[in-house]
Amino acid sequence: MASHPDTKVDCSKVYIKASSFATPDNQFDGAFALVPFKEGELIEKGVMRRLPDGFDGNTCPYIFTWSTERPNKTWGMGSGTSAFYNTAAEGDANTKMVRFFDEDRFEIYATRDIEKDEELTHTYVSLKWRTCFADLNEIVHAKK
Ligand SMILES: C[S@@+](CC[C@H](N)C(=O)[O-])C[C@H]1O[C@@H](n2cnc3c(N)ncnc32)[C@H](O)[C@@H]1O
Repeated sequence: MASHPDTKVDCSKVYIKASSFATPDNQFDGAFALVPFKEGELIEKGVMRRLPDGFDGNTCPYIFTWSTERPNKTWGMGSGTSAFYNTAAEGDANTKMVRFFDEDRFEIYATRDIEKDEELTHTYVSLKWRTCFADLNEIVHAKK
């Protein structure tokens, strides 16, 4: 799909459907590769919108940690399909998000070759400490 050369948001190579991690009792969506990707290739780029001061992202799994400060106080809402990527333990994820905090934008890259229709995952930087990910952190690491 064509995209404008000036666009700040391009998620045209990703689609959303029921996740491969979903179970009959726990249905949810995930992001999938519309085309094959080579290791190191850009999958998606987009912009981040900072949430108001005082917003507690510990209670919301759909937004992003948007600083290197710990405990983190800055949270962001990502464009495109970024909020739909499910997670995997470090070393298992097939993508990584590169954060440009000073420009409020991000890029997501393939960390290995990815087949068309493979589910896309990245290791959430907050997986080990964010309150709303406590159960998910155990699930992800129990699979290791
Ligand atoms: C950023 S959202 C990802 C998109 C979400 N699955 C949806 O349908 O909107 C994070 C949430 O997805 C689910 N999730 C992410 N990775 C998962 C995994 N590996 N196994 C099970 N659930 C996962 C958890 O409910 C988590 O709180």
